[in-house]
Amino acid sequence: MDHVIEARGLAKSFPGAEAVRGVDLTVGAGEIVGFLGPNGAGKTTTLRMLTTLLRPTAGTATVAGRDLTTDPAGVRRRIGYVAQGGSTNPACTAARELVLQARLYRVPDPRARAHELLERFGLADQEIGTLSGGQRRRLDIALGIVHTPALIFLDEPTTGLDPQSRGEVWRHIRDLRDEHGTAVFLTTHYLDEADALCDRILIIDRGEIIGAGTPEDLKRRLSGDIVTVEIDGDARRARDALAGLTAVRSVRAEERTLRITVEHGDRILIELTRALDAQGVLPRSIRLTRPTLDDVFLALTTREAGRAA
Ligand SMILES: Nc1ncnc2c1ncn2[C@@H]1O[C@H](COP(=O)(O)OP(=O)(O)OP(=O)(O)O)[C@@H](O)[C@H]1O
Repeated sequence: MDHVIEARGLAKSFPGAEAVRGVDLTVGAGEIVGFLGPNGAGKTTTLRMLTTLLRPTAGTATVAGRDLTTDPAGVRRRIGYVAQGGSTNPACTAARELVLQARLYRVPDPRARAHELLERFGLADQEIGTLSGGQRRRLDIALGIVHTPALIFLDEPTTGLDPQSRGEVWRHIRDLRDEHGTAVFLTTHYLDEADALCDRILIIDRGEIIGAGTPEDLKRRLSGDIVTVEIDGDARRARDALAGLTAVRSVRAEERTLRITVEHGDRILIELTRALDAQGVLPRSIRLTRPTLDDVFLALTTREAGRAA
């Protein structure tokens, strides 16, 4: 896979704070990668280094095909960056702001590009100060991609938006990937956002990456799926029959309830019911629960806290 970000040992120290401690990360072309972590974990500092706004104390990175330290101007020309609060002038109109941005990046025919983006992001040409929060965020993203970068950075793109506006912003982010092959590197505090939107997730805590993978991988790796079976009869007898199945990680039996931890719950349900049937055990109900990203996040960050204590 072609990489639009390749960072090795990226670090940033401030007087009295090691904000980022040697981070390795890659982002592939056309990939949506979510960067998660508790407050003060080092997300914004990493993002500001990758977008050339902060100089790393150590490490190397290639971003959009250019070296971060030797060619920061080359990086800036090839990326889009949408800061947390955006940076638009409320008295300016949406089209005017887009035209100015297009001129800044020497985009051919800035007016045509501005109107194309207004249409694509469902925006009218009105004063920016009169836009809703969701419209404003969409305009911020349109401004970030005016020069068709292969990679865009979004710092908390949906913070403060209502669910409907969040959904709209998600749709536009997906379209960037699906229709234009744009890679997206975003920070978020919302685990459901990372789950719904991201191809891959990186979790940072205390300046170090402590977990990485697809949302599904992360959930599976940490806890597995839980199948809860209510039965007629003695759960302990049934437990011994199930514990021998290779896909079963563990079985807990409590009176008439079995809690079975398995790797892929959906693939093992039939095997489970057959094994119970072979023991003459009749399931009254079977429920499959998958861990959420919240469980993963909590497990990882509290483990780190425990280690540091
Ligand atoms: N300019 C600075 N001077 C000193 N310390 C800083 C500076 N910027 C960040 N830090 C410290 O570096 C650490 C990482 O901060 P950073 O803003 O990158 O975290 P974050 O993950 O983006 O947090 P949040 O989710 O709260 O935005 C924190 O301990 C912060 O206090």
